[in-house]
This record gives sequence, structure tokens and C-alpha cells, in this order.
Amino acid sequence: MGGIQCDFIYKMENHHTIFNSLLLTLVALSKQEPELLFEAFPIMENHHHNSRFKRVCVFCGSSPGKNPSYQLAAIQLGQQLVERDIDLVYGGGSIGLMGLVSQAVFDGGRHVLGVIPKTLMPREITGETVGEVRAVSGMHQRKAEMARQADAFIALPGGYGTLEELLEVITWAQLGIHDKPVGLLNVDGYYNSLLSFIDKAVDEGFIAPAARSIIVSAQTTQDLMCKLEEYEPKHSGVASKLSWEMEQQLGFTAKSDIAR
Ligand SMILES: CC(C)=CCNc1ncnc2c1ncn2[C@@H]1O[C@H](COP(=O)(O)O)[C@@H](O)[C@H]1O
Repeated sequence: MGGIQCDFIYKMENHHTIFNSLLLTLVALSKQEPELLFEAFPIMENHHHNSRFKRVCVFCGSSPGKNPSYQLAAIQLGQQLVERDIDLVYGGGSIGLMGLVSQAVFDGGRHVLGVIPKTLMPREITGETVGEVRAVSGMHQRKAEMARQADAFIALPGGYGTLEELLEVITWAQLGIHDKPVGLLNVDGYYNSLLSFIDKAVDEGFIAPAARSIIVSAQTTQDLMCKLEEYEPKHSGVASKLSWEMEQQLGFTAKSDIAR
């Protein structure tokens, strides 16, 4: 079901009868007062609030990609987060799609947190980070901190870095380290071959069918956000979340490792 549709039906059921909405639409049209349409369809004014997510982590290319549709999708995703009152955590910097998403969220007035290893901090490497910058000691700490700060993950098109981050949060979900939704924005079918590879891995018995459902994918930001809002984990982790937290506290990846 499309993003608009699912919110729309929800609002219709909760606030207005269809009859009232149609009546107000007729009034709006006859008086030529478009503001009345907002009353007729409250969704048009305030439709995306009440997201279950406070902050979403976005993984994406440090390059802009050749096709402008990738850049457009990055900006649209940023705007979609703003519309839903969701803050952003990402890898920091202003290069490639990372810069476009963060700028869009920042321009929309939401909080942006960039988590960046000290080594990548010089401006010549990743550019200026908008919003808050958190310096960490390395790539592993960065991923841990981004994951800890987010209520959901979204991957846009990207290269090795993006794939690695995406596959790691999927693996962590599979193990039961977290149960946060993981979304893949399949812009212009960019990830089709990855998705068919994963299906092959299921067919060949390397990925459990229940774990296949960890990845939520869609072609548009609206569709993806809607699916993520509705996502409920179906797989059961190998070990409980509690035991993973214990492991973290006992292991060397303790929170003191994460610079603040
Ligand atoms: C010379 C150059 C481009 C250096 C800057 N490189 C980077 N700057 C910031 N984050 C990065 C960089 N490379 C990889 N990442 C991490 O990996 C992802 C992007 O990697 P990629 O472009 O898909 O593979 C981002 O989500 C980010 O967390």
C-alpha cells in the first residue's frame, strides 16, 4: 500500500467521515478556497506526524552517483524525515549523497548528528558537517554509535561503505542484537541485483526465509517510510537482546570507547 494511502485511510477512520470530507471538498471548490481542503483532508496538512521513529540512521554513498535520480532521492528522503519530525544520524561530512541528505534534514529544521572518525575529520577529506558532530576513535565505533542513536536504518544507493553498513545492521538484526527496522531505498532499481542475490542465498539455504524479511525495500521514500512504520520483526534472534547487551558491557566495545 502506498505511503499516502496508508496514512490517509488511518486519518479518515480516526478523524473524519468520508461524507464530511467530500462535503468540505465541494465547499472548498465552490468557494475557491484551497485552505478548506486541509480541513477536508487533515492528512494534507499534518499527515506525517506521529512517526514511531525519533531518529533514523541513513547510510549512503560518499559519492553523488552518476544518475541525478540518486541525488534527488537523497534530498527527498531528507525532506520525508523532516515531514515526519524525524532527526538524522549519519556518517558526517558534506560529500556525495551524505551531504545532500544531511543538508535537507538540517534545512528542514530537524536535528542532524554526524558521527565521524577523527581520521576522517579534516575538512579536505569529508567536508563540513551540518548540525552536531560527534568525533569517534574509528570506523567500528562510528557504526556502533550510529546504530545506538537510531530507531531505524535506511540505505540509499552507495558503494562498499554503504553495503558494509547495511549488511552489518542486517546481520545484527539476524543475531538479535537489535530489532530496529532496516530499509533499502531501491532508487531506479539500483539494488535489484543485491536483492536477487539475497533471494539466491535463501534458495541455496544460506539465509533463513524468516531472515529475508529483515530487509524492507521500496522504490520511493514515501513507500519505504510507510513500510518501515508498519514493520514488525518476524525473525527471532539467535541470542536475546539482553545477552548481547551483557556481552557489550563485558567486552572491549564498552561505551567508554565511544568518544562524546
Ligand atoms: C576520499 C574520500 C571520498 C574520503 C571520504 N570518505 C568517507 N567519508 C565519510 N564517510 C565515509 C567515507 N567513506 C565511507 N564512509 C562511510 O561509508 C558510507 C559511504 O561509503 P561508500 O561511499 O558507499 O563507499 C557512509 O555511510 C559512511 O558512513
